[in-house]
Amino acid sequence: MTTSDDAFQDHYPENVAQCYGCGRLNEHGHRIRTCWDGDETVTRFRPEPYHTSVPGFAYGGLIASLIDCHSTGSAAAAMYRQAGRDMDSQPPFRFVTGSLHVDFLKPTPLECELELRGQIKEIKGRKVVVTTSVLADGVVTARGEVVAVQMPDSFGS
Ligand SMILES: CCCCCCCC(=O)SCCNC(=O)CCNC(=O)[C@H](O)C(C)(C)COP(=O)(O)OP(=O)(O)OC[C@H]1O[C@@H](n2cnc3c(N)ncnc32)[C@H](O)[C@@H]1OP(=O)(O)O
Repeated sequence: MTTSDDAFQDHYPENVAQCYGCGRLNEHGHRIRTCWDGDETVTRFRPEPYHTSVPGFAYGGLIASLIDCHSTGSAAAAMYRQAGRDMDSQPPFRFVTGSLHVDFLKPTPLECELELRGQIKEIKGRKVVVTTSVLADGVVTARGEVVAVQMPDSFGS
C-alpha cells in the first residue's frame, strides 16, 4: 500500500534497490527520494562538501546522476499512474536509462538544498521521456532529458 509519505524508491524491489543513485539499500549512494507534486515529480538533495567541482560548486557528474535517477524513478511512477496501479503491485515496472542529456546552465552552488522537478514528456510503449530541472534557491541551474526504457528480462545478457 502506498502512502503520501512514501518515495517512489521505497517501492523498488530489493533486487534493484542497490543503484548508486537511487537504491535505498546502497549505503554509499545518493539514496534519492522522489515523490509526486501534482503532475510533477520532486526530489530534494543536499550535496556534501566532497561533491565539489570548482570550490563552492557542485560536480557536474553529481548533477547528471541526480537527473538520471530522478528521471528513471519518475518514469516508473508515471507508468504505474497511467496503469492505475499502486507502486508496490506486481509485476514491478523497472526502468533503466537509454539516454541522458544534461545542459548545465549556471554553476550549481554546493551549500544549498537542490530541488529536482520532473515532467513526463511522453509515454510510448516501454519508453518514458522525462524532462528534469535542477533548482538551487529557486534558480534553474541545469536541465536534463532522459529516455527511460523498461528493463528487458534479458538485461545484461
Ligand atoms: C531499475 C532500478 C535501477 C535504476 C536505474 C538508474 C539509472 C541507471 O543508471 S540504469 C544503467 C545505465 N543504463 C543501462 O545500462 C542501459 C543499457 N541499455 C540497454 O539495456 C538497452 O539499450 C535499453 C534497455 C536501454 C533499450 O534496449 P531495448 O529494450 O532493446 O529497447 P528498444 O526496444 O530498442 O527501444 C524501446 C524504445 O526506447 C527507445 N530507445 C532505446 N534506447 C534509446 C537511446 N539510447 N536513446 C533514445 N531512445 C532509445 C527506442 O527508440 C524505442 O522507442 P520507440 O518505441 O519510440 O521506437
